[in-house]
Amino acid sequence: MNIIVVGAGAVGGYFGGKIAKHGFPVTFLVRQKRYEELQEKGLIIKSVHGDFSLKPTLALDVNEIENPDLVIVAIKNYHLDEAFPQLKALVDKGAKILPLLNGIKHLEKFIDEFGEKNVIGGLCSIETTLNSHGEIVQTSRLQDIVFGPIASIGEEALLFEFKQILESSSIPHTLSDYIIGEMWKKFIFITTLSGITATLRQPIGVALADQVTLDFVKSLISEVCQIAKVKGIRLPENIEELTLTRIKSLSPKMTASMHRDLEKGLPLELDDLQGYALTVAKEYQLETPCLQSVYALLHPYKNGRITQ
Ligand SMILES: NC(=O)C1=CN([C@@H]2O[C@H](COP(=O)(O)OP(=O)(O)OC[C@H]3O[C@@H](n4cnc5c(N)ncnc54)[C@H](OP(=O)(O)O)[C@@H]3O)[C@@H](O)[C@H]2O)C=CC1
Ligand SMILES: CC(C)(CO)C(=O)C(=O)O
Repeated sequence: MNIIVVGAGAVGGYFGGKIAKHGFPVTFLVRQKRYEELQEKGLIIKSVHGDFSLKPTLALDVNEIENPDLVIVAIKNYHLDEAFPQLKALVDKGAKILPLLNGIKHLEKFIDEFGEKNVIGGLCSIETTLNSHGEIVQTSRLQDIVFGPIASIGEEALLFEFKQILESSSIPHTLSDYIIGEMWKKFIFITTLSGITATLRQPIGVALADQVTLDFVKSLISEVCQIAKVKGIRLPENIEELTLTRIKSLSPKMTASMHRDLEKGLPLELDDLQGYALTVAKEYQLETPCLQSVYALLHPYKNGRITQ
């Protein structure tokens, strides 16, 4: 299977690097600056699981790629529009698209543009970031990919082959038969976790240790769960409790990638998480005061560091 990873950052570089290290063909489709950096230094991963590095196969343009089978999309939501023509060209060459981005909106767009049969649902859990040397730094042991068919017709073989590849690459994973539900569970979790840690500028332990903030966390979870329900997503009855338990089970030092982006002065995926949830809430006339507060307090940072 020819795997293409679009974006060699914290997520794509880590998972793609691990798959390549285990001997499977992986091509990283990257932009000029990252291309030069990776050509010069190689792909370097500094991880709590053990450091490793490799000389990655790189492409700057989709024309350099032949016979792509699976495209793992691992760029930020706000870079998708620019990448779209390249993704479309890969689909035209016969590839299936597996996005690992946080959020839901991108999946709706991919399905609209490429059709259900060319899109695989997916999400990942990992705590990684790019440091100033372009190295990928993994700060906790968490690593997991969940993926599954949107439309299963004819795609089973590809999904099972990818599952084998993840198995052989020692990447924990689940092949789900209700990936939309899994993506919404992650959406509820990450919209809460990122909203809280970014707004507080603190890891999650600080929020959970303060009763007033903990009550706010619970209300925020409840609001996002209501949004998933009006969208018709089948979720466990006790999804609010399950999400809170999941958040409480995290290391108190845990933070979300949105919080790390805020600290680095990078743009935030605000309109794909809290903003998207608010759009749905508005459509269904739901009251979401906590979500609105988080969105408003992060909004000045949406496009990155404030320079004035
Ligand atoms: N980091 C984490 O811990 C987690 C992140 N996620 C999600 O995963 C997604 C990716 O995040 P993350 O890996 O952290 O982001 P990063 O910013 O670390 O990496 C994204 C990479 O995409 C590259 N890129 C942007 N546009 C293009 C393009 N058109 N073609 C090729 N490469 C491109 C950027 O390179 P350059 O700009 O240099 O060209 C950058 O290296 C996000 O949706 C995030 O929310 C999910 C779980 C955990
Ligand atoms: C789940 C978590 C917190 C780590 O994977 C994440 O998705 C993020 O940081 O964006």
